[in-house]
Amino acid sequence: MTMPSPLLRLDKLRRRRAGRPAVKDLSLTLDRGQVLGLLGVNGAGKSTTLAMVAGALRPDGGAIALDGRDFLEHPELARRLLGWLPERAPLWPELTVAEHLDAHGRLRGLAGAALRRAREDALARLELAPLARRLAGVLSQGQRQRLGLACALLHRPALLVLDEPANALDPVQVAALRALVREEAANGAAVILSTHLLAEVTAVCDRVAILHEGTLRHEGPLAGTDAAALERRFFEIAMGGEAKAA
Ligand SMILES: Nc1ncnc2c1ncn2[C@@H]1O[C@H](COP(=O)(O)OP(=O)(O)OP(=O)(O)O)[C@@H](O)[C@H]1O
Repeated sequence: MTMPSPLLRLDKLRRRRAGRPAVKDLSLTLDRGQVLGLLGVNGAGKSTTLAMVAGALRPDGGAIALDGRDFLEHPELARRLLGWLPERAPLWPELTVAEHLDAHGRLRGLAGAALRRAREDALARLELAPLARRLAGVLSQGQRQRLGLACALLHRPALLVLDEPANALDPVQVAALRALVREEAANGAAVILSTHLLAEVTAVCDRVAILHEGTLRHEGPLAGTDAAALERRFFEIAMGGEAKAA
C-alpha cells in the first residue's frame, strides 16, 4: 500500500535576499489536518519561507511539492489549494470589505451563489459582517488583519499560510483566531503559521519549527511540551546563535 503524500513537502529550500542567505536548505513536511508553528527571532527567515511556500517568492534552489505535485512547475496550484495571509495584507483602500472578498473569490474561481455563500461565511467567521460595506482604507489595523484572514480562507484552501496572523488582534480576536485555526485543521486543512507569541504555538499548533539565521534548528511535535519548555528551547537557539556570532 502506498502512503499518501504529505500536503506540503519542502526539500532543501534556499533563498538569498539582499546578497545574504535568508533561508538555507530547509526541509520539512506538513500533513492535512496539521498545524505547524514557525518560530524565530527577527530576520530568522520566517516570512521568506512563507512567501516561498505561498508561491510569491521563487526559491534559488530546492523543491516544493504541494499535494504531491511540483509547485514550482505548477504555480497555478496555489489558486485552488492555497490561502496566504502575507506579513502586510495588501488591501485596496477604495474597495469595501465585501468587495475585497468578492474579488478574492473570483480570482479563486468562485461565482454566483457559491461566491455569495463563501463571502457571507467568511464575513461571519471573522466577525466582519457589520463592516461589510466599510472601505478598507478606513479600517483599523486589527480589522485589516481580519479582512486579510478572511481573504486567505474564503475558498476553503487545503493549505493556509499565515504570516503572523495574531498581529494587531485584540485578546478577544486572538482567542477567536485560535478557534478558527483549529476548526480549519479539524476540517482537514494544513496550516503553517509564523508568530512571535510562544503561547500561540502551544495553544494551536501540533508541531513547531524554529528557524535561526535561515537554518531549521528544531522541528518536532508539540505534544507534552508546555510553554515554559518551548520558551527554554527557543531562547537556547536564539541566544546560542547570537553567542556564536559574537
Ligand atoms: N524585501 C527584502 N529585501 C531584501 N532583504 C530582505 C527582504 N525581506 C527580508 N529580507 C532579509 O531576509 C532575511 C530574512 O528576513 P525575513 O523577513 O524572512 O525574517 P523573519 O523571520 O520573517 O523576520 P521578522 O520576525 O522580523 O518578520 C533578513 O536578513 C532580512 O533582512
